[in-house]
Amino acid sequence: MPVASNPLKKALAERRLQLGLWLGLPTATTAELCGGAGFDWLLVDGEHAPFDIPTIAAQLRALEASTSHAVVRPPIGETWIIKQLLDIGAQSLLVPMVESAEQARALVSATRYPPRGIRGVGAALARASSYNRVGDYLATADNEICLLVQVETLKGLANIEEIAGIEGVDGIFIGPSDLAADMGHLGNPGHPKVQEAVRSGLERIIGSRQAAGILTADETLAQSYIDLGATFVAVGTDVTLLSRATAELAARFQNKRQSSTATQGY
Ligand SMILES: O=C(O)C(=O)C[C@H](O)[C@@H](O)CO
Repeated sequence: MPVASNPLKKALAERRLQLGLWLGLPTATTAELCGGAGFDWLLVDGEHAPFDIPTIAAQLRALEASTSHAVVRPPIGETWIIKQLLDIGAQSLLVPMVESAEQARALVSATRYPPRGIRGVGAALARASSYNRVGDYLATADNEICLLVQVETLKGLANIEEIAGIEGVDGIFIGPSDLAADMGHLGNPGHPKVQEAVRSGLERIIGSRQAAGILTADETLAQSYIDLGATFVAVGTDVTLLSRATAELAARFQNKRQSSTATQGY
């Protein structure tokens, strides 16, 4: 039996728009809940949210029955953690801070078994092979890995065409917040110069025949990136949605309380 096919990899190769949501809340319940919302992909953020290997595995289990495909972001693009993430069953990875073709090539190698790469062989013990019940796992796993790399520095931007040319890279994601920081505009990804760099980065990715991706919670901006041709676009985060919705609800009732207190003459 071959490993399960990867719908995100296929959709990106066919340049079909994939809408995503970022998961920063490290609970399987919220992942399961968001998994029913209708997004094409959900990003489990192991870079900035408090996840470890067991909690990422719990997110993958929670999303197993979902039509939203799980993408995992490791804190750093190193072989040891990539091996652990693949063995717990992540098929799609978004690797932060990729700045060169050499780095992209090393990441491809970390995700593939020999002779194509250097992934360690131990999936017989692991969730990825359904604990060795997927008989053809070793022969079929490589073909279903989706490797997305994140370009988020000026150095990375300068090397987009070289990174895009590495076989085994399935898409390039621009990180607006880190790019803004690298450009001297920490905390201001909306700065016109950063936006100019983001848009030109997306255009160059698309021009290099790669799928381009990005995250923004600004709906107008998200639509403009989609109109530009971005293929995988995350349009919000669970943390922001919950934080905003709870604050707005509380504020509405605080306002009502103030007006009813006034009419009750307290
Ligand atoms: O640089 C960026 O932008 C990203 O990498 C995404 C962020 O980490 C962030 O917006 C997650 O909330």
